[in-house]
Amino acid sequence: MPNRDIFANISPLDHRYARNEAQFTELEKYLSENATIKYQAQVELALVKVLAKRGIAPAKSVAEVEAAIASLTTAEVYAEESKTRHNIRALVNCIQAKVSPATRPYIHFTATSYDIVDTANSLRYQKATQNLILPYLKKLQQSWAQISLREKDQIQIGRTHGQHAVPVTFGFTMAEYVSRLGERIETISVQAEKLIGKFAGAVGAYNASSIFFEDPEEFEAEVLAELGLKPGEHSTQIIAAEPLTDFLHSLVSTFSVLAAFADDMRQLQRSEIAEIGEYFAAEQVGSSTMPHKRNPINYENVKSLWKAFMPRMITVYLDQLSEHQRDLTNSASSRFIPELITALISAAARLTKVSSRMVVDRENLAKNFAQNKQMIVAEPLYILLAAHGHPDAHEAVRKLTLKAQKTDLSLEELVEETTELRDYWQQFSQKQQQLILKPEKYTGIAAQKTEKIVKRWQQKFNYDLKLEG
Ligand SMILES: O=C(O)C[C@H](Nc1ncnc2c1ncn2[C@@H]1O[C@H](COP(=O)(O)O)[C@@H](O)[C@H]1O)C(=O)O
Repeated sequence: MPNRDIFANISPLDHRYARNEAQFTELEKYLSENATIKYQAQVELALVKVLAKRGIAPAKSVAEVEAAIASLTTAEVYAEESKTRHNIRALVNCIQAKVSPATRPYIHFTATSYDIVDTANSLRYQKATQNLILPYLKKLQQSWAQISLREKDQIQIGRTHGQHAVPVTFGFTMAEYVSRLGERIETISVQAEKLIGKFAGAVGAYNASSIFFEDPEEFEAEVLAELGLKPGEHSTQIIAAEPLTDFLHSLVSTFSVLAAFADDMRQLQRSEIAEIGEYFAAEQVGSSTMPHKRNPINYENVKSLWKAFMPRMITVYLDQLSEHQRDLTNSASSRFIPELITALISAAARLTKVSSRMVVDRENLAKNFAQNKQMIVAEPLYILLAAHGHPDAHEAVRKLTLKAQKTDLSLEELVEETTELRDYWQQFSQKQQQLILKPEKYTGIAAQKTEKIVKRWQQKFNYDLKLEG
């Protein structure tokens, strides 16, 4: 909308979080109130098309309704709603006012409001998925896959319980998120396809449509087919809530993957760890009072947005309950779904940007790894001792690590000076000894697994990756 003062909006999504990407203007096509009305009007048009096809409505009615909805504005519908106090009746009145008397009776013919509302919502959420949600998420996955591949051999200490465990590679750390996001992308795609429509009337029993049609279910299927949708097995005045619940769950759990990633990266950016960093522009300010600060603001933003929108899932579950053939208590609550979608897209776009400029600090990765380098070999040492017949290998190595912590000696040096263990050590193959002497080799198949995961998703989603990273 030209000259719109976006700062007059109330939602921070409008003026702050879904504003800077050129593509964000696309969100309006599916998620704005204008889109709501446009999609509802499309459903009314689909109905007239089928009525005309069946010879019930005059042939000219299709062109008339097409022209009517092309000129329809949200403002008109809202002005009418201020009289009717019923939003769908307002929409119907506005369309009827723009068509000939011969066409008028066929607008909303046999329909109830939620034949229109639910069907329109399923349709626009499907389109938003295909045209926005999936492309944004795939772009994010691509940026993670690129880092993953580049860093597949970069040693990193693995951490469990916040403590140094055994080594991985940074690429492997990133591959976790490539994989988790990829799986969620596929789930979203499946759930979006399962969104359904309805044309079953005020209580779902086709009461009105069965007056005119021998085959009201066939009639419903035809109207929905005009829109590329299918009906559910049973509806009341509203469609069964579960397909939408599952779809929204797929979005919210994807948001959780983004938040988990953001949180992980934020921890890796801690001053004491400092293995990665957000790119900092030359003029960017970290803190208003501490000039040296380089804060992980983008990762924090994503976690913060997730905190605001993840709990919206509770509302979705509450909307699964509707009295008898329906009550209206899911109406206002479900109007906020576009915000959830917008927030997810905003978080994905932000993470794509920061990920593509992620600073990986190899020195600190190596330094942190070296801190406990000697302890890291406790696991392979005990396993190798056990494999060579030591009766109590875990306890022997545990004691050795306590000793190592008190002295400056490495585990390997301590093995050398413990007669009983030295005998076992001599039975180790050279390759096995190397594992203990060079803990950086103790990364299992982290690098191969990283490559395998990245390549699989790259092929599936068909995006480019620079192989040399
Ligand atoms: O086809 C029908 O309309 C059947 C009718 N039920 C209704 N179905 C759909 N919408 C209805 C219904 N009733 C009200 N309204 C109108 O919904 C609007 C609710 O506004 P909001 O709470 O802001 O979401 C607000 O505009 C309401 O007027 C019934 O009696 O079963």
